[in-house]
Amino acid sequence: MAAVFYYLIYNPAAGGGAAIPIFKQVKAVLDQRQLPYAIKTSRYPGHTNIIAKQIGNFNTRDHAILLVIGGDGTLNQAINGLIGTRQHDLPVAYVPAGSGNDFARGIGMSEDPMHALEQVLQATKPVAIDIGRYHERTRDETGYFVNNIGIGFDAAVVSAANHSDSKQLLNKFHLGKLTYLFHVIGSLLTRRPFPVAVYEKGVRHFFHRAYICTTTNIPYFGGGIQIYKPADPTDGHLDLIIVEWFNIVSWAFAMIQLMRGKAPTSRAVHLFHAKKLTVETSSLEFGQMDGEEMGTRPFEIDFSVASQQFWIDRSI
Ligand SMILES: Nc1ncnc2c1ncn2[C@@H]1O[C@H](COP(=O)(O)OP(=O)(O)OP(=O)(O)O)[C@@H](O)[C@H]1O
Repeated sequence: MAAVFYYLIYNPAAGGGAAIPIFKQVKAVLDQRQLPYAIKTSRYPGHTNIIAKQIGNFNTRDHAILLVIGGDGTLNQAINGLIGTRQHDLPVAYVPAGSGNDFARGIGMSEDPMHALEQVLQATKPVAIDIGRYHERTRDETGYFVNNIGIGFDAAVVSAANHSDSKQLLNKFHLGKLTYLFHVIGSLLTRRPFPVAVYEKGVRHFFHRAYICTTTNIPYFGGGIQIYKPADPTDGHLDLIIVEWFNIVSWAFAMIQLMRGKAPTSRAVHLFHAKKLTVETSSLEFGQMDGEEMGTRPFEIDFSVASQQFWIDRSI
């Protein structure tokens, strides 16, 4: 096939700075192989979205690819920026350089950045992978997520981790994933169960004591924690996992079963496998999307599945 042109969209803040040496290595490989590229550095939070939008609207290169170097949040922003542009079908490639990198893990690409780069460079055609689409009714806001949107406990953990100094420190020692674990205990002590209504195929399901309410495209959240092993980003469906809180023992038992990939037997676990569903909460809860904070509010979200072209060969 004709030569590919790479737009390197690079977030130097991803992985608490771990993305910087990874970017340098990627650049060195592209130089060594004399592959054409342009560097687009994300200068501030949210800039990745604008960069992707500009490329999608103004690219004049044939066979252009967005090669995102960063974490799940950077990838999320690049895809949200690209969708809705003139060239929204440009394939997206990805080299994981964040602290969590759940998307890479979830779609079965290498978590080793240099191996992942090889999976990108050896690819010869795009592959369609599911992404989640959400419409938040209260804000009339539509967007896309690659991993999951969580309301409740996981989002409280993300919020606490993002506001803690330990994330930066642990990232320096390549232990960023531990950040989330440290904040699990703190959130367990402070979060309370909340009511959730789920609408699927016209039927309303109500849960009085939800603690986790995560709509996911992939099996992982929170930097490698398995929430639902069967979640498959190529099956055209999303999975909603609700874990209710009756007491710490039943909740912990349910979580351990889920994290170990066992079929849940607990009455605290409720699973939905759907192309479309709606989740409504009425209390003030934390939300997270792809490991980024959504804020604290009651949520009314319509979920559906979309498809994104990725430039990656996972067989390598
Ligand atoms: N130049 C920048 N300076 C500071 N923050 C930035 C910059 N560019 C982008 N960002 C922000 O960095 C944040 C973190 O990015 P990202 O999620 O990719 O990394 P991470 O949190 O380390 O990885 P992961 O989500 O995989 O755990 C995003 O919210 C993004 O908006």
